[in-house]
Amino acid sequence: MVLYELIRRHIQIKKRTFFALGCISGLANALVLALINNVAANISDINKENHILYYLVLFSLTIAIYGLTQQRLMTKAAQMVERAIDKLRVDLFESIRHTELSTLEKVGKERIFNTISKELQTISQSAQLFVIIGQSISLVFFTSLYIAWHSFVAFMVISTLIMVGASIHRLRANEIQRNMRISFDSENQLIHRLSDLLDGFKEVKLSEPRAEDLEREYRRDSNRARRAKTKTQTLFATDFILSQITFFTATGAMVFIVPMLSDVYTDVVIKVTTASLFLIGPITSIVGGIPVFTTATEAAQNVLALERDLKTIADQQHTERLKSTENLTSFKAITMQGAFYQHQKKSSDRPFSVGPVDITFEQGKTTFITGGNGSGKTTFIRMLTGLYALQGGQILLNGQAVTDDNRLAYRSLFTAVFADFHLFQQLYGIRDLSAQEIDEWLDFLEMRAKVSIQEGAFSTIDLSSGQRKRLALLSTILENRPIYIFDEWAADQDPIFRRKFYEQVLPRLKARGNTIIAITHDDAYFHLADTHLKMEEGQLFTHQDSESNGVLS
Ligand SMILES: Nc1ncnc2c1ncn2[C@@H]1O[C@H](COP(=O)(O)OP(=O)(O)OP(=O)(O)O)[C@@H](O)[C@H]1O
Repeated sequence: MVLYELIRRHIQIKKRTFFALGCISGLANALVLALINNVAANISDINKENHILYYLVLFSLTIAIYGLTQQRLMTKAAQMVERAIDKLRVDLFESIRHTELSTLEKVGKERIFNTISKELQTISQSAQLFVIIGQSISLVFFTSLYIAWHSFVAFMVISTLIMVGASIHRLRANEIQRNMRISFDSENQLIHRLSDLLDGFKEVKLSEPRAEDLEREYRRDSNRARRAKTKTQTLFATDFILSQITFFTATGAMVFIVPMLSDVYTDVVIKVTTASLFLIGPITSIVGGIPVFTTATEAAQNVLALERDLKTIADQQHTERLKSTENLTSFKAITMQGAFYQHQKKSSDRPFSVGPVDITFEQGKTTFITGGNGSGKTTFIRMLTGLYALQGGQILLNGQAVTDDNRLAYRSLFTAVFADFHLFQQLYGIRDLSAQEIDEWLDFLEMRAKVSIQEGAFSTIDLSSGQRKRLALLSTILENRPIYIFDEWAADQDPIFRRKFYEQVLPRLKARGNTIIAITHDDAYFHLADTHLKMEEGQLFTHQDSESNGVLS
């Protein structure tokens, strides 16, 4: 059972406690039936012998035992499932944190959002239901024993009908699963379209045809999800009706068939018929619970699949993390030897590759990289910073190969403002903040009138895009790493601040001993770089060489 496995992997399930509580609760419930049947059948004798009080106390005691055990079971189940989900949620977050960028790109954000938010919630909501189903199964078991004790034939009739009902459900399980998969995929698509609408809200507002197309696609996916869900619910509803019919058939069989098959007395027929009627509650609970249970199982499968897709790399990264605790604060040179990376092929597209690249970056030098759109600059930066694991060649740090043992320390050499940067309001990971240094940099970046830093966070990030980029720059400066990566940082700055960036900010970082690698198209400032590289079709050249097409070495 996937769901059980998922919970068991994260916390220790006290099987014996659950089993014992489930049995006591089911037995107490069945005892209520036995008592009622017995008192009803012998009421005149009991009254005559003045035993009614005794039966009343027994009856109340049985109900109290049932109530207490059931309450304990439900509380325990909720605690257990919530604890497992808590662990699972944090584990998934950790796996994502340690996974490779290429894996994350492959898995897709929508699937991660959908799994962590919706699927975990589905599992959480099913906690109480597991208890009700478990308890109902136990009640069906004890009631069946009660029936068997009175009439074996009646027991056989009930068992056969229950088995027929269960088999019908089993036969349709694949179709239910297939439709659930379609609705999960459609929901991922719906999240994707909704992100398109919210992230691209301005663009959507400006273009009616775009808005219409987006809405059409959203409607189509929503429709697909609706059809798959309706189909699933219809299958469940038919199951429910079939179970009710099976149940009525079973009860009818107690009156019409059992007396024909065996030699039973009227009071036995009444008892087994009452017992059979008593089964309606638990059977309805079991059948009614199947949709939630199946949905939760499917959710557990999706969680496991996501965990599996993220895990292999995460485990590797975890070892890496344990081995590598040092935080490098300086370096002399980084050399790439035959470094090669190829993006995964999408459908019939030709896969794009960068390299082989042979180049050395020395400490304290400023390097500018230029190149056309799609020439591979960003891919190259991701290779250099260790965000993409090389598929060929190697990186040497001060002459020593970067391996799994030191990759994390190697990555900690870099700080970056990427073209698609994310500005964190909270200054995560920046521990030693000097108020004086912050104020000085805020002044220098001409942001002091707009923003301050309070309790390790920017007072606001509701700013213009150029101003947000300055705050992203400030975050990297406060991080104070040896190597600064800028991907077209100055592109959205005004000409005055753009000049300041090249003529004052970069030299100030260089004066601190920082190494700068910047992707830029600002040719007016190319002379400020120590090295000027050019990327063409995934190949890296020095600027002079690019005229004669000489590959770097
Ligand atoms: N995640 C990805 N999956 C598959 N292919 C990719 C991916 N990212 C980039 N590519 C491919 O790699 C090529 C180079 O992309 P890259 O982002 O490195 O170029 P770039 O020089 O930084 O471009 P730009 O100046 O437009 O930002 C693209 O043409 C694209 O086909």
